[in-house]
Amino acid sequence: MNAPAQPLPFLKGHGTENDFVIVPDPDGRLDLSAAAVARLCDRRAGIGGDGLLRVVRSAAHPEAAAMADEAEWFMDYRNSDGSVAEMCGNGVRVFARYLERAGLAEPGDLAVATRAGIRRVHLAKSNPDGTPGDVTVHMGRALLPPGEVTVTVGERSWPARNVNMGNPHAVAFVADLAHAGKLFDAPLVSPADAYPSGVNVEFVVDRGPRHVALRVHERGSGETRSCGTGACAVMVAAARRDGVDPAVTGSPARYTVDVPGGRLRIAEHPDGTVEMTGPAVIVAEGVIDPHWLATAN
Ligand SMILES: N[C@@H](CCC[C@H](N)C(=O)O)C(=O)O
Repeated sequence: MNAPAQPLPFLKGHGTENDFVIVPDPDGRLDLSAAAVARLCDRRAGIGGDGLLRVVRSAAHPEAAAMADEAEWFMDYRNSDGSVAEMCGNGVRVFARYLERAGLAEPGDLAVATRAGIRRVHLAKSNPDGTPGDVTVHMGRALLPPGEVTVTVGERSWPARNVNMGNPHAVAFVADLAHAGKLFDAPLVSPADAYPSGVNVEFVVDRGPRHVALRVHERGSGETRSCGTGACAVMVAAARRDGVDPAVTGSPARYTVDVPGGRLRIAEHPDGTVEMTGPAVIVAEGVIDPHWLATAN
């Protein structure tokens, strides 16, 4: 990266325990290399996180300048290996929470620019006990490319649904979440050309009527405690499996999706848009030693 002359401020936050290093960079001055991101996200040698959220004014970022009229802030999301992803559902909630904490947004509605387009967010007011309110994100429409894919872990294989929530997912319904094994390695997904840029894989079990639970292996991050886009992909796949299509029934479908790190509430509306509600927490803030970070390259 271009090392900043001054210590670099950061915050740490999570949404249902999908955790992020947050780097405010309003004027887009930082050029964070993949190695620098991986170093910041390293849980032993760095701060630690499943990913990194760089907070940049849309007008100051070439990928977001066209959205600047509608969304002042761009979420530059990176996976913990430094790779770039189009969208991060838990990340958008945490990003909005950061803006609120920094006095850059008020409770209520705001728009966030992402590589998958603009996401509209609602920050609820604080709860009566002073804890932060939940955050709702309008996640756009799920795309369901035709054709089945297969997910394999060790000796076990499952048919899976290809769902795109701005980023790619393969959703497999399984008898037991333990059947996914330790998930140290990425599951095999075939045919490989279904996902030319890699894929996030969700394993899903039923918990009750319109209530499911998942484990996820994320592209670029490994197994995480939650994935917001993944939970939305799972909700839509579960609804179709259950014979529920809001475009046909004319009323929203609402599912509870449990993740290892908590619970998300997800609705699909008759116009096909998906809405996710869940927590977003900032846990710490500090400064990064620029000399340490410069050695990442
Ligand atoms: N944890 C995220 C998804 C982050 C991106 C993903 N690993 C990818 O590469 O597509 C979420 O909450 O959606």
